[in-house]
Amino acid sequence: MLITNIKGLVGVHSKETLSLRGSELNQLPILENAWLLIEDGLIKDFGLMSNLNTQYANLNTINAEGRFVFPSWCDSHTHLIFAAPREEEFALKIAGKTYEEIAAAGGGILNSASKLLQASEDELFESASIRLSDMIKQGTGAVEIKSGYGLTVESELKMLRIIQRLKAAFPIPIKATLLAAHAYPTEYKNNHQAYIDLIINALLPKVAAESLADYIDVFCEKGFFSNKETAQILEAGAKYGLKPKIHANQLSSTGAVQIGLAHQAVSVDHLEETDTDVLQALGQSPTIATLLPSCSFYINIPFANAKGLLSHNAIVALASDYNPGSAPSGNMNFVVSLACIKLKMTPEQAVNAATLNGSAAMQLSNEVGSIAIGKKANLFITRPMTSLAYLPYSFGQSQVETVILNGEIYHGPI
Ligand SMILES: N=CN[C@@H](CCC(=O)O)C(=O)O
Ligand SMILES: [Zn+2]
Repeated sequence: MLITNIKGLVGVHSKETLSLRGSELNQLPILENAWLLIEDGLIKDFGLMSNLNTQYANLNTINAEGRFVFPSWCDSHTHLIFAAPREEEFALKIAGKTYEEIAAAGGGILNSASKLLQASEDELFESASIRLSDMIKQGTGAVEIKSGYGLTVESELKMLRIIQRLKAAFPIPIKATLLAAHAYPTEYKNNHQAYIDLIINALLPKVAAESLADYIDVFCEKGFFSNKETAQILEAGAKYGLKPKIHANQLSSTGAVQIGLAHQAVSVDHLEETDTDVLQALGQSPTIATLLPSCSFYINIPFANAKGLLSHNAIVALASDYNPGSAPSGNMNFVVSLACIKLKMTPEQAVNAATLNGSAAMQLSNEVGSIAIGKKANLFITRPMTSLAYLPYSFGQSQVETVILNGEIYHGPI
């Protein structure tokens, strides 16, 4: 397949560039008036229209005149498997209840867990497939999915097996994360260690035996998992080769980031509450700072200090956090808009954070996340756009016109 007359071929980073930190995010290389050649599902070559090789004339060609071609969004933080939405909490939030108050009253994660317990694997697979297909049509071409609404051995395994089914059914890279430490089930409210023991002794060996997860995650937060409890779980996960990606500093700043860094987390995610120590530590670390502005927007908590992180030289990624409680949207176009509007990232920084750095947060940046020869041809063609900035500017709307995955036009839903 050949794509010609591309107004802007976005994200033509060198193949060796696997992530961007600090001021490196300012540069989003764009080739103007370009062509792109795809072969065997991979990016084979690209260049300027003035240098288009005539031997490509007979190829299946898409004329992208006036349009931009982007590498697909790489969404490195989602909870897209859930049994039911939580609109009842939406009403409570409008009436003034906070996320913590709703959770403490038995809403929140525990509410989702009790619903998921009742749902069959097939039902969950079907509803997750619809969500994932919607995300793909909005430009997402690689995704991480967490468990965490199971909270029993069987229910967590059920979630992870659904992720394996999604992997087999969808033409995009999918990473799986074990998030059994998302909340304490009610019966363990006064015996935290017993739940941790269950994770470590009963769940982890099964997850490892079936190779069901790539990462281990903990919601390290006041009222959820303490720093000490988090460390214990991450250390147990490491014994099975699971690297950490943790929920840190969402509602308070209590040292979660430092726990993540001490355990060589691939990423620490959320970071709505950060102080200078955290910015400095992340600026000197290979751990990626993954920001989730849709969550801040939806539950009315502070937006992360993206500018502070960038000025301290951190690797900043953007993800959707798609989940029924704090971010019921998997739309990465909106995430990129929010990053510009609320985090004051430039369109170039935001696109880099949602593509290459998102892929790095899933350890997939040698496969996806930029336009480089040999990478997967996972990309999208926009509608005609006046400039790059038009995409985040036109917030709440999708400029994605054609999705190409592994070199083929995606028509979905599956
Ligand atoms: N904070 C923890 N987990 C999710 C929310 C989960 C829920 O409310 O169901 C998050 O990333 O925001
Ligand atoms: Zn999350």
